[in-house]
Amino acid sequence: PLYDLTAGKITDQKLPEIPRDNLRLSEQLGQGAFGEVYKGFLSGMSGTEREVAVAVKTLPPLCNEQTELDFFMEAYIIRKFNHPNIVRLLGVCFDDHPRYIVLELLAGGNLKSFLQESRPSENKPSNLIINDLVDLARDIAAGCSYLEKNHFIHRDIAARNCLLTTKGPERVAKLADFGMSRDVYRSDYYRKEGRAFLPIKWMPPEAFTEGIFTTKTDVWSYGVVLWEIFSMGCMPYPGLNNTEVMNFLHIGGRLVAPHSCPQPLYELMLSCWMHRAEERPDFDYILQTLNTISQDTATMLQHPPLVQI
Ligand SMILES: CN1CCN(c2ccc(C(=O)Nc3n[nH]c4c3C=[N+](C(=O)[C@H](O)c3ccccc3)C4)cc2)CC1
Repeated sequence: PLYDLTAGKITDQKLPEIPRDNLRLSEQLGQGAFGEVYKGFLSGMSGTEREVAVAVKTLPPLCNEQTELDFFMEAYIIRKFNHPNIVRLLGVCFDDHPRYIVLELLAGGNLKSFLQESRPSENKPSNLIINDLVDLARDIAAGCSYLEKNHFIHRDIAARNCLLTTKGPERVAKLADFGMSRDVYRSDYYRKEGRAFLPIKWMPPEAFTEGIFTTKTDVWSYGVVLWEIFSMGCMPYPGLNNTEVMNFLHIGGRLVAPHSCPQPLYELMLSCWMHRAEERPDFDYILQTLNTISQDTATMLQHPPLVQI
């Protein structure tokens, strides 16, 4: 398969400590789950005199032991990975407060917002063509395939958790949030109170009814990400709440094809949403299917996506 050979083995390396005075924080990028995310500049990197632009996640100085452990665990998880479609960890400042996690800067923001911003408007066609959407889908599938090969279940694959290196045509999409897998990783019997916190619209029936999570859980979620991409960032199951979605799926209901979605892509989505997990494809198959679609129908995919108003 066209698997990215620059991916590396998952390793259990210790977290590299970055000297705090090599780091300079600048503007805030967003509000994280428990801290803020800032743009920053890192100096003294091996061999480079210039400062490197980075993203810095901060932990509020006043927080409990549990939150601190979550923060550490996220860094520990990301550090294990080495793949072009997974955000890279550069180091941590854990010697003192405030604690920092220093990550690769993905300056394009999250995938869902990018898709929404790229929708055509009455007097401006979208600047994206269908092949751009297929490229985004392939990036995420490559990251997921790496996790699958390393027997890592993400549990929260969604467009909101993917980030772009840039909004421009050279954009690369990456998996960048491991909060859900972190919570479970830390305590095997971790149960989120009720279902309020679970991403029900991205989960397969066996996950929200029996709490069963396998790599096929991520495949189902990836199918929803495909739908998000080709609907240019719509909310799945528009108008339905979580309970209605669970019932809808239970009676065999599924998301309808987005307006500009080529048939082979919608068929791929539907295969990710097979009720029986073992009938869903693996990410290698998904990646190959996307590569085929991208190559075979490059001509057909040249028009911009039409989105229902
Ligand atoms: C006009 N637009 C407005 C939005 N803008 C942004 C908005 C947000 C970002 C941003 O957070 N970039 C990040 N780079 N690396 C990491 C980031 C977040 N991380 C995290 O770990 C965060 O927890 C995370 C993870 C996944 C998704 C969101 C947040 C690691 C960059 C540009 C571009 C210009």
